[in-house]
Amino acid sequence: MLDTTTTPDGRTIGDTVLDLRNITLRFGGVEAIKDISFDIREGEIRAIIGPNGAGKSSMLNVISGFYVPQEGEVWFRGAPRPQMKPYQVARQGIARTFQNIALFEGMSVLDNVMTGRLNAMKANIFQQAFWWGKASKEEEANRESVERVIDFLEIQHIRKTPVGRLPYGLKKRVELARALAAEPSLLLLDEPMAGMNVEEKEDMSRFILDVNDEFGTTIALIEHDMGVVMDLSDRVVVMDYGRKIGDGTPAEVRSNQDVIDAYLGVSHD
Ligand SMILES: Nc1ncnc2c1ncn2[C@@H]1O[C@H](COP(=O)(O)OP(=O)(O)OP(=O)(O)O)[C@@H](O)[C@H]1O
Repeated sequence: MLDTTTTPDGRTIGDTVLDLRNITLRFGGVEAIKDISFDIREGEIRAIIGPNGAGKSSMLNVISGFYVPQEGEVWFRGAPRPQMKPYQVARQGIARTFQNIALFEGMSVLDNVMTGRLNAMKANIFQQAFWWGKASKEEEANRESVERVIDFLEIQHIRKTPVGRLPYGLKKRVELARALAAEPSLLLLDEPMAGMNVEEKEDMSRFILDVNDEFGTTIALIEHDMGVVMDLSDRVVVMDYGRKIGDGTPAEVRSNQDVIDAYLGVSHD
């Protein structure tokens, strides 16, 4: 059933893309995620917040297939997702960035962004080696997609620069570019603004909003900066000690007493 809402700024949020149902994830004796359920809907920007160690990165890793929960189900576009390897999840149109930048420092910006296309390539190694039919057409499509992203994120001027020489904020933008090159329908961002100064945060916020707006990409992000979270997100999930303690619009979450207590360090039993 189509269930759409329009946000105050005129964007449309539609059907459920991803539905996490009663997810529990354990590492030995540690329960990193305890029976958590929430959904992510088409076209929205969904934040996952919570104090350190709350289980946010673990949750993103469940969504991207890096971790397999002991209990619960991940539903993707209306069907339960069988256990999958991360590359299979990526092929379904889910891309991610990492908390600590994971780029090839010695390679140029362009080459790094090209690696985001690897999953989209269908020609086999033999065809690629001899530059036959499918491989050359694919290469053209890859170039086009990569150039579009490079233009969009305004990194043309550094396309030949080795990533290792870039300042931190630009590296984060290149990481976003690499994820976007895969043309994901769902983009997962693990602390996209961590370590950034105010200006860099403003730039990154603008790019995230533009990606969502222009490409219609659904975005789930983990972020510690509350100002950023409240400005960017349509809905926010709040985690604390592996549990979900809040879920709703930024205004709802801000006035939720459990959330206020968690951020003030009041203990829960
Ligand atoms: N690979 C792992 N092995 C063992 N324990 C882990 C592993 N990954 C996470 N944990 C534990 O699971 C819990 C949740 O960690 P997680 O990194 O998901 O939290 P987080 O909310 O992302 O924290 P932060 O904001 O500090 O990044 C913590 O107690 C952590 O020590």
